Amino acid sequence: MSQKLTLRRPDDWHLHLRDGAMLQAVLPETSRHFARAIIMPNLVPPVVTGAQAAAYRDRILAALTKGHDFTPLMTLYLTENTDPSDVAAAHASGLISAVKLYPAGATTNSASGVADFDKVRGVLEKMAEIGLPLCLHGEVTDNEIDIFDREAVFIDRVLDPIRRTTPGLRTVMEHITTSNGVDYAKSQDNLAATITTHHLIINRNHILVGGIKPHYYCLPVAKREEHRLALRAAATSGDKRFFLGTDSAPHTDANKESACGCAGCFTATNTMSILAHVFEEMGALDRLEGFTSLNGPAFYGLPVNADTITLTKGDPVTYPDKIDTADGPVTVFDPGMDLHWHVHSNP
Ligand SMILES: NC(=O)N[C@@H](CC(=O)O)C(=O)O
Ligand SMILES: [Zn+2]
Ligand SMILES: [Zn+2]
Repeated sequence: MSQKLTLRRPDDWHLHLRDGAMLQAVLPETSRHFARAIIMPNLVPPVVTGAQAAAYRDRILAALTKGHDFTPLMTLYLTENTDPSDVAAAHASGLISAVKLYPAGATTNSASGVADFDKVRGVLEKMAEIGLPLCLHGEVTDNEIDIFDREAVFIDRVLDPIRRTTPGLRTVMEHITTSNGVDYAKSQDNLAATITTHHLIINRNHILVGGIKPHYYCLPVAKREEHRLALRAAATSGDKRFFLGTDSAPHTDANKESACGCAGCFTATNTMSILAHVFEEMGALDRLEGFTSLNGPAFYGLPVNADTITLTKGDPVTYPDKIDTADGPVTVFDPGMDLHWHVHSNP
């Protein structure tokens, strides 16, 4: 077994950078290893217009550590009032790479999301016409649907109808957590699915057995072990429809360790070491580059990165338990095992 692996520099196709002090603190954790990332627009208030996306991109670039080479790929937050021509202009100018659909109330900062899907049909049709991908948080929000079933029900009740009424719309099922998500992604054209780092590691027992673990709580919530195994099989299969979207989602410890804790796992710091560990366990180290560095650019129609990173296997990797921010500490995802793959950026 080779102890050294060189990959094209990876990209992250689903990332939360936040804003202000939090942005400043978490950005280097991503830009150290990743060349590009699809930046989630769920700020408060959300990034809804092209002008807001341009201003947010400039704040990200201003916060970038000197010497880090990182390109934020911006998105717009779809609301029932989104103007199709603003979306088309933001796409034509190269400003945005995707539009993000949150069902209203599904997750962190999603209050302005979509409740009536008929109201966004015009935007979706415009996106299909110009080839702009739609990224989806795929969970229904109906009270009567069990939280562990919300992804599967979303596929039947929302995603499949959208795809039938808007043929040709390029769609990304983000952070899939179920075998239902894997199966649906495999059944369709013009459809891809991102998989997070943490959903390859944890199932729902990790959140709940032996005391509640707020740092393992995210949305969509981790499911049964059989679903985790389906995600691991999909991620390591070499199938080009599956690629990395870490969904690294920082919240302060005060906001996580609370009577009403926020959803989100912060994985930017140790993602590449964790993924190498998983792919090695699955006998698929030769497919890691596809998942982290090749399949995403292919779907988004972008070139792969010219530069590379090298992973070497050795003594346990050391990384901080927490990242300090001016808003308070943010706990780094604990994969529950030593990691042995060290990441080196090649100049
Ligand atoms: N994944 C999460 O649990 N949280 C994300 C929102 C999201 O991606 O749904 C966040 O913004 O904190
Ligand atoms: Zn989401
Ligand atoms: Zn997210």
